[in-house]
Amino acid sequence: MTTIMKAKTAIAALEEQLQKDAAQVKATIGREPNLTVLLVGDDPASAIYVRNKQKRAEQLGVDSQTLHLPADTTQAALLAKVHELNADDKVDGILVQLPVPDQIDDDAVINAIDPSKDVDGFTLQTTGRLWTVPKNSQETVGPCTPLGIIKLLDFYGIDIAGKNAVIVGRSNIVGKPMAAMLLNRGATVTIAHSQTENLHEVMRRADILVAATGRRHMVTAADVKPGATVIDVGMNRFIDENGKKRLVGDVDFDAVSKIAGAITPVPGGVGPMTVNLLMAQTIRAAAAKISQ
Ligand SMILES: Nc1nc(=O)c2c([nH]1)NC[C@@H]1CN(c3ccc(C(=O)N[C@@H](CCC(=O)O)C(=O)O)cc3)C=[N+]21
Repeated sequence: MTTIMKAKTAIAALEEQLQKDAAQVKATIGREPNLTVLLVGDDPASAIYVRNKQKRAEQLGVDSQTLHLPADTTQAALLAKVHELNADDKVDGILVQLPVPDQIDDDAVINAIDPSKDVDGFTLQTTGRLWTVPKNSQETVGPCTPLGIIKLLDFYGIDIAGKNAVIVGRSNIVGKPMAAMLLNRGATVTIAHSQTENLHEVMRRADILVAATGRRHMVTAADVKPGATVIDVGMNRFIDENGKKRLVGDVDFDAVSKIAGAITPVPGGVGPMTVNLLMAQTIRAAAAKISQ
């Protein structure tokens, strides 16, 4: 039997603790943990993410604000906004929604975020910490998507130590931090990508296969070792032959789910975990203020 690794089940198990932690913050500092999102321009895919974040925040008792700035916002104006939020004691977490319009240097803006408010896990400080944990210990901070994947693996009892993990995709927000987190837990990690020779063969060696390429049907049944765990990070939207809007991942789910030992669905797998981890890191950033 193949395990379908649903976010809903894992999130339900984590929910009570997060609500408790959020309530504890509120009881102590008199306000809910606050996440402030800077959204520049109108990317339709971003709108869905913003909506999901909002919903989740309400369920957990997190105050989530979205500051929507016009598409022609300058780099200087956005940096000024980040600095303002850094200085605002009522803001616990700051997220600059990506992508930002072309006139803005995303790297400069992300790294302007105070590392203690970097709940998205994208700053150089967070990245450095992720890669420099002491031997045999685990990171405490990081980008929300790979952190969410680790939570899913843990919840569904998937062993990581000693396993062959293959990640397809080398982005700074998924592929590379995913590699660090799996390595921190004792996996033997391969980061494959569009230039990898014999990619199909490399994927077939995986006990844990993470697909993060943004290419529909990138992973098919022939790419998967029987019994392997398959994590699908892809989110590809398209209109099917009946004119219906569809969302699918990078994995051919119907075929691969017959072979895999465990597999994440899209939607309902990695995406909601990302949102949940964003809330968890926001609550933690707020809670850190109490203990000081
Ligand atoms: N600074 C920044 N950090 C991000 O983490 C970030 C970002 N910018 N920009 C956009 C992408 C995209 N992203 C999603 C996360 C979850 C879902 C999600 O919850 N998806 C659901 C529902 C999808 C649907 O119904 O359309 C699912 O997969 O089941 C979607 C998209 C985070 N991103």
